[in-house]
Amino acid sequence: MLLGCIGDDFTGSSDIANTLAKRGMRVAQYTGVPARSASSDVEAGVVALKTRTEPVAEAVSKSLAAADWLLDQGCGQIVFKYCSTFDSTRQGNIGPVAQALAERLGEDRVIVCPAFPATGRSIYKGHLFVSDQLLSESGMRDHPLTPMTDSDIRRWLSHQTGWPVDHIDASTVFDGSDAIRAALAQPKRAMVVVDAIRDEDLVAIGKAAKDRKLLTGGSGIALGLPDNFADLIKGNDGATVWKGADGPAIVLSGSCSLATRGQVTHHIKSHPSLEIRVEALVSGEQTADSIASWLIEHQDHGPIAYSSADPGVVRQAQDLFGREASAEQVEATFVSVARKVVGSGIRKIITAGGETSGAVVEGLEINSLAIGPEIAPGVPAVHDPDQDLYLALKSGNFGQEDFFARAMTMLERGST
Ligand SMILES: Nc1ncnc2c1ncn2[C@@H]1O[C@H](COP(=O)(O)OP(=O)(O)O)[C@@H](O)[C@H]1O
Ligand SMILES: O=C(O)[C@@H](O)C(=O)COP(=O)(O)O
Repeated sequence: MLLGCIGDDFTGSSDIANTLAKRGMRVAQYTGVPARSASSDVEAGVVALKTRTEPVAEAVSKSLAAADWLLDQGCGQIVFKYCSTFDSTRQGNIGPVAQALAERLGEDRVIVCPAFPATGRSIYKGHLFVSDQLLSESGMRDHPLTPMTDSDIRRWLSHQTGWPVDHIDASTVFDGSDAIRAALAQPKRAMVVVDAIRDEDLVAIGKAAKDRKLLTGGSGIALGLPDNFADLIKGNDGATVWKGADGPAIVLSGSCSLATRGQVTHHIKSHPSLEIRVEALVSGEQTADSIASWLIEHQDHGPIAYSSADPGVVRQAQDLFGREASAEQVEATFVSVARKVVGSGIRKIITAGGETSGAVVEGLEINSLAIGPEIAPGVPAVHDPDQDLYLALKSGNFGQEDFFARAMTMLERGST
């Protein structure tokens, strides 16, 4: 293994796995830290954790365990992958995890770059933009667990870490990899927020980071890395081995992000739909059994069960039952539903939302995922070879309006 990645959620992990696979590396995505060694043909290993919203100490210890396993597999460089919208609270977890990894790896200048231009995320003057909006004015200000209320990544990160926060601005980045390498080489320990607005900026940053032991960012930070291993990688045949499967596909959507809400609205116009309500789960009016039975009944028509709701509805549930408890109730329900539908023989599941996807993948006890073709920027089709399950783990804010139907087509046998 040449390159190791630690993803703080599961959609994000498949996002960076997709980037590396598209750029020619043999990639495997693991659910948590594997108990065994990786297969010797894996060139980039992505350890998917569900640490984005966990208590800081747990996020740090799981990330360190992932780093140790990746180092044991032979990786010389590690990427800590977090969200392109820098999803975190003032307390963390991005800063504390990045700091702990840097200390473990002996890295003193840590690149911090969530940019992902293909999905509209750019960083300029240290501020994160989502398309033409500042992060804090985008839908992310209403996120159920990590509302992003400050677009200045330098300032937000400085709440989370004791390390100084430095900045490499766009004018240096536009000068290319030598200029970036020189800026990184300053003898001053720091987290270094790096501006990037175009793919070519990220490629230059990747090239400049060739000898860095640790990088952190969104999946865009991986764009330039495979080239650094050009002499060593054998190339992958990911797209050609993708087969897909016959049979029905269902959608489980727990993301309340703007893009997902639009995709749900679009999908329910022409497919059977079941809205999951937190109050109904708490009262027992809705149960995992009733939801799974409904999905199984409608399986031939692309059904969707969703808890995705507007900020007002989410707030009401959180006021009544608590923020964490509402999320746990919804996630636990999706886990039971996924187990029941898979138990009934359904092999294709599309999940929307990072926490939601993580809960489902862990709940189904999936060990590893092979990366298939891209459905939308940042979202590949994936395959669990052990249970022969086909999935798409969609990040809350990614994907076209008709993403769910597109994903169903992509998961079909013979789709590519
Ligand atoms: N109707 C709802 N009310 C309260 N919380 C909800 C509701 N629907 C989903 N959630 C929770 O909100 C969180 C959404 O996060 P996630 O799945 O990561 O989506 P995204 O990718 O958009 O961030 C999950 O923990 C989910 O369980
Ligand atoms: O970087 C991104 O935006 C995604 O890869 C990601 O991390 C997704 O997180 P969710 O929006 O919570 O699914």
